[in-house]
Amino acid sequence: MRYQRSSALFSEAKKYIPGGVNSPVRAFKAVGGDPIFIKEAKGAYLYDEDGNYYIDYIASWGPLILGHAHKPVLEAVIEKAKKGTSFGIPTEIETELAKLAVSMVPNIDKIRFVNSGTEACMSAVRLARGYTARDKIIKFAGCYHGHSDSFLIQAGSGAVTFGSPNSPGVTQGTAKDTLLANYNDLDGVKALVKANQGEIAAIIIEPVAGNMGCIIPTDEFIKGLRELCTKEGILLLFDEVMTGFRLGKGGAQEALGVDADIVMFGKVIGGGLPVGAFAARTEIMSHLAPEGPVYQAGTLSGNPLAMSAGLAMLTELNTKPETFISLAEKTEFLHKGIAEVLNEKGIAHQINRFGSMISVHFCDDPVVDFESSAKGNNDTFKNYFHGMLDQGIYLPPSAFESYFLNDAISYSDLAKTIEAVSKVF
Ligand SMILES: Cc1ncc(COP(=O)(O)O)c(C=O)c1O
Ligand SMILES: N[C@H](C=O)CCC(=O)O
Repeated sequence: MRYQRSSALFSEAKKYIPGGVNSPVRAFKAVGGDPIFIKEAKGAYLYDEDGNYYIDYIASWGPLILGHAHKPVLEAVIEKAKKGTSFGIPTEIETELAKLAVSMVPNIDKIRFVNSGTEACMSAVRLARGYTARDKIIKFAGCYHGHSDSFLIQAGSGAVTFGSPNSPGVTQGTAKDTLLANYNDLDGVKALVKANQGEIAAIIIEPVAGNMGCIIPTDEFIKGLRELCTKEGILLLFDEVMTGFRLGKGGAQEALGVDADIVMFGKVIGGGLPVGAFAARTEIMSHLAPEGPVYQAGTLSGNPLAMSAGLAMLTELNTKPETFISLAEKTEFLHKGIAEVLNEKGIAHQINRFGSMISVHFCDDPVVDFESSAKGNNDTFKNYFHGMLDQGIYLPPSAFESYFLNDAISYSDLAKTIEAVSKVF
């Protein structure tokens, strides 16, 4: 592989953009070296500026479930763009997408579109606070809910990768209202609730975590959270920015059999364009402006291009639910193949998988929370990442991220990936 042009572009970018990137995880800091610059992508493959191509296992961090430049999505965006790109005035397509999303996801009557997952989570917490008239929230170490101040407390993803899970710039005043618990530790959450009786507005969680690698909640934990919230008048917020419309039509609520009070979406609901959304039952959503007093707004929210991409993507997923099965089967194939190679080579590892989310951790003990995820051997991870990259396999450039499969990946791509793992080790 040659990366000269990408490296030159990165040097130029660093002169004008902090760190040369517009989102930190792209910078390869956790794995070393310069990031690759992408020229174009089609189906399962990324093509870089040096003429290399890669099987893509991040799919723009989740949304491109059907692969890059998927024809129905592209055509919908192109047709829509011909009619104007933004109006700041209502359009019919916003209701069409809202109607479809509400029909696919359990427990939601109404949905509000925003422009990112960060906005969705930030607004959902404000709504929960307004609805319950309480201030505090509980979040889990290693979970990432975007870069809004209240969430940058022991955050996962890029925040932990770059060593600032509690970011400077977040005031003590804000931080004191975010209480921290450990993933899969129900007793710890119960103790926090007891110590702050009547003060907790919401528990926010990635129902299947993807920002400390992929971490699966135990049944007892996730169902226990639901019971606790119902008993204590706390709203349970599922951050489905990764899991929504990926784990199935109904996302993690459906996959885990647990009802949330507010659900947040991102990425997938915009088919790869900048979108987020949050949704709940009418009783909760009616507290939102202009119906209710909780303010939330956005000049570009419900943008027609994003709505058309989202509508095309969700329509296809809704009419072809077998896609979710196909994705899960491919992910299982990859899991088994990688595990077989690593076992044969005697490499200590754990592989976590749920649906089409999967992560490989180089450690001995099960990875069930942030602490166990952080025990992974980062030197092995770096070698693995670069060894795979050099063979044309693009993995997330940090151990604190999940892979996201897209349905354009073929079994021969998966076999090539497994073969590449074998060559690395
Ligand atoms: C679970 C989760 N929530 C929220 C976010 C924030 O979304 P965005 O980056 O679109 O602001 C992300 C990813 O970035 C995420 O993975
Ligand atoms: N883990 C994040 C989202 O899923 C990574 C994307 C980003 O922050 O750029």
